[in-house]
Amino acid sequence: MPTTDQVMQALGTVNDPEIGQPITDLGMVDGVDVADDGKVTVDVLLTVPGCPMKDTITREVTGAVQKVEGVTAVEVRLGSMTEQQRASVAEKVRGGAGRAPGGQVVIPFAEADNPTKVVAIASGKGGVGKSSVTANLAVALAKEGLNVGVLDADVWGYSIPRMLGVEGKPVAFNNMVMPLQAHGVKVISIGFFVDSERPVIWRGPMLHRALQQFLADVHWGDLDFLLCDLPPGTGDIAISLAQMLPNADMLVVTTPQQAAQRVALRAGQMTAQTGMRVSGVIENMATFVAPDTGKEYRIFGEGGGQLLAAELDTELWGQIPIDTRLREGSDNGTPLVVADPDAPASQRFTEMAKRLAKTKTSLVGRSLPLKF
Ligand SMILES: Nc1ncnc2c1ncn2[C@@H]1O[C@H](COP(=O)(O)OP(=O)(O)OP(=O)(O)O)[C@@H](O)[C@H]1O
Repeated sequence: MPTTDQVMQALGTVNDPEIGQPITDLGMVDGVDVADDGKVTVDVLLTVPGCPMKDTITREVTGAVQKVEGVTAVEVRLGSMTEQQRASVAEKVRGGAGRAPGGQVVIPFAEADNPTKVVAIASGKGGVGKSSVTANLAVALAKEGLNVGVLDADVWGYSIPRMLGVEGKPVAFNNMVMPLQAHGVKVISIGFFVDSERPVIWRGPMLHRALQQFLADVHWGDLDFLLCDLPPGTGDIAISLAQMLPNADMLVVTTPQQAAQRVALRAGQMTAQTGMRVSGVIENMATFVAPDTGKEYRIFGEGGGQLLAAELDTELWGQIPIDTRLREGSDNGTPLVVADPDAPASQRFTEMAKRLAKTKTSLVGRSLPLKF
């Protein structure tokens, strides 16, 4: 006969799919009954009634309990939490992050002892591939076994949801927002909260508040990396975000073209006024290899990435070739690093992800937290 303890132990291996923590820790297991014939009945309380994940939870609970020796059948009975139970889960999950006692917003990533490495991906102008780089780099990092989040802060030209193939609305849970997930990466974008057919017409202060909430009130969990896709250029949003994330590193994306390199320089120089630091330059659309002849063309000229890196006193991290499959992958929600990990562009992303993974080390000498 299996014991209740054994069943509870098995249930401890099941995570709530949205919160990402064991259902036993979250108080979601309301009761376990083991009958003489080995049939186990588990009462599970969902955090919200009609939770869209109820089938997943039922399946995972059943699967975990079935593995316990002596179990002959499993029945999962679903109920939902009371307001009070929900508040206690929210408190547990939040762990004090998000709001200081006076109600001030606290951005955990800005805290000196926060272990997450924040990397802002910037560019001088639109269309150089900043979002494609963010999406592929994020997935490449996740493939290295790291916990990765992407904050799509490109508020007017958000494209990360499409590139990563994430759709839907994040679930709000007691003033906390659960990010969506795709290809092993957690994602939050303004695109989840607005009508995709209409332009975002929010004014600066609203966008500033939205970004602040994305950083403070989204349940990111324990991230190794948070990649922020900045809007192109040096506008208000990029500066706001840089001020909210004083410990962040910045990777600047440019094409080899001189005109692009010159404007990218301004984006990189923005870090001088904020606490961020440029950690490298990525040159995108560096070369094009004709599939039929194998001949290499430098459509956008050459040297921009190297020159930019020298001017920003940093290093050129890599050169990504033009690959039509990269564009197709961005359009259909499967980044090239997933669709074809051996493609030269994917290999560059993987090399850069490995390099980035190595930078997640010392937090010594970082700035103190910012409070709003
Ligand atoms: N190396 C590449 N090869 C082929 N197509 C690419 C490459 N990099 C980016 N693209 C394509 O170029 C277009 C612009 O890229 P992307 O949206 O990533 O640029 P961006 O700098 O983020 O632009 P914005 O900031 O305006 O959103 C997209 O259609 C993308 O799929």
